Amino acid sequence: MSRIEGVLKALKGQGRKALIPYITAGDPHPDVTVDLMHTLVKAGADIIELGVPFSDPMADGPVIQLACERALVHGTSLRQVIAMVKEFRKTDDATPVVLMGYLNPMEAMGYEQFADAAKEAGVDGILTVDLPPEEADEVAPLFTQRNLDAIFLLAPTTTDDRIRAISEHSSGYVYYVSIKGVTGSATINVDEVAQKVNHIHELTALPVGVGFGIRDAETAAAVGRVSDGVIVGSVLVDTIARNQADTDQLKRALTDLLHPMREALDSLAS
Ligand SMILES: O=P(O)(O)OC[C@@H](O)[C@@H](O)c1c[nH]c2ccccc12
Repeated sequence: MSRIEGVLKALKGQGRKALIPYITAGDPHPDVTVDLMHTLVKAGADIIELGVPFSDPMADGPVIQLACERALVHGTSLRQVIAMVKEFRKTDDATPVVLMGYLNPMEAMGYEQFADAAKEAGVDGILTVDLPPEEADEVAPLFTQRNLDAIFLLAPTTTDDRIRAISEHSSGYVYYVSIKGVTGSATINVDEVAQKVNHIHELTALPVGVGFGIRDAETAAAVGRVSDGVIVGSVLVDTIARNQADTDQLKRALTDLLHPMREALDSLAS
C-alpha cells in the first residue's frame, strides 16, 4: 500500500477528510520550502502538494504564476525540488508528498530518470497537469511501476468515458477540479461539486480530492462534506507573497489559515 493510500484509508476509517495544502517549491526562497512543509504538517496537513515552478503555468492564475516567478528567480530546478523532498523526509516519513508539475521539466529530465529520482527522494505521487490521455499510457506506468501514485485531474467537462479511462491510469486519488478556469478563481458552487463528485464516486473506487476555489474553513467544510479531501492552494500562496520578508511571521500566518480548515473538516467527522 502506498503512503497516500495508507493515509487516506486511515482517515476514512476515522470518518475524517484529507487536508491537502499546495505550495510552490522555492517560493519565497528555496531555503525555506522544507521549513514551510513542516509548518503545514504541524498546522494539520495530511498530504502536501508541492508545485514544481514552471515558466508558463497555463492552468494557474496570477497568484501561483507569481509564486513560480519568485521561485524561478532563485533558480529553483526540478532536481532541487526533489532534493527538498529528500530533506523533508529526514524528519518526516509519514506525510505523503505529491509533486505537482507541468510536463516540460519532467520530459527535459527524462521521465524515467525523473521517476527514479523522485522515488529515491521519498516522493509519493506525481500530478501532471498537462499530460494528454494519449501519453498517459506511456508515462503513468513509469510512475506506478515504482509505486509512485499517478494523480490526474478531472474537470467539470470531463465525460464519463474519460473519467473511467483516466481513473484506470490513476492511483492514490483523483483530483476533481471544481470549476472551469485557472487556480485561484473565485467562488465554487458546492451543490454542483457535490453532484459531480457523487457521480465520479460511481465511476471509480479511488478517493476523490477536490481543489480550486477553497479559501477558508467554511468552503473547506462544505467541499469536505462531499469529497474525500480538499486541496487548498492560492490562498496559502497569497499569504506567502504577503509575508515574504519574515519567515516566522509567514509560518504563523500559514498556520492561522490552515488550522481552522483542519478543525472545520474534523468537525464533520461522524
Ligand atoms: O489555488 P486553488 O484555487 O486553491 O486550487 C488548488 C491548486 O492551487 C493546486 O492544486 C494547483 C496549483 N497549480 C495547479 C495546476 C493545475 C491543477 C492544480 C493546481
